[in-house]
Amino acid sequence: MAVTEHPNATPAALAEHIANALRSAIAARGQASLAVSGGKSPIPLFEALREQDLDWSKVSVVLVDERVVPRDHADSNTALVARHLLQGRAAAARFLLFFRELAPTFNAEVLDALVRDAEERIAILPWPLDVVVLGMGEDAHTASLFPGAPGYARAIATDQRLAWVVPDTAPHARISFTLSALLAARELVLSITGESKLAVYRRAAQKADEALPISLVINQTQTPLSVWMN
Ligand SMILES: O=C(O)[C@H](O)[C@@H](O)[C@H](O)[C@H](O)COP(=O)(O)O
Repeated sequence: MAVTEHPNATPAALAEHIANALRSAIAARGQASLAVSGGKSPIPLFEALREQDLDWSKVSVVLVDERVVPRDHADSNTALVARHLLQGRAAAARFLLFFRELAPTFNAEVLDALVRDAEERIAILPWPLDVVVLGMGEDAHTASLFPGAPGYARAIATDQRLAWVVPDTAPHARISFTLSALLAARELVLSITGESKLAVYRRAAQKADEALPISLVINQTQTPLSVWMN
């Protein structure tokens, strides 16, 4: 599958691209599903996307991955999306959460149960996802697919939709869409900001390498990927 690159891309240009994909999905199937990543970079995109003129009441929004923290925690992606994306016109969208209440401590069994519960919560999502918006870390992680982390090997091998990963290079255990769920999407969008991430992307684009998770999303023939660089 060819990768389409958009250099010098503005958040507004990417927002228009995503909105067009959502409009097409609604026109074709009466509904649309959008998965978005958290972190810091997507905020300008969220603020551009939320004002796009489309029938947001027919859009289901879900996170690509979520840190296992309460919603009022500073690192909650759920709170980030609620605050920056689901405002204005986009406030009419349906936001499907992976979890609400959390156990005070985590071990593999608790995380397994959290994943099972999250799978049930998102079972009503229009599937496959119409648009998945990915970011990337300097270590080439994407979603919460952190190379070498506990849970990572399973998350890139399973055909389940969600998995847990406990990165040792970033805070919090995470619930994440798996590689197979990401590659099942109708369209993948990767947004990259800055020269250092661009260099990581260029290296990852050379070949699939489990040590560089984003390379598994780039070097594949299953779903179209567009890369928006700014
Ligand atoms: O929960 C998360 O952190 C994201 O889903 C993660 O995959 C993010 O896209 C990258 O870490 C880049 O994050 P920044 O945009 O903050 O650099």
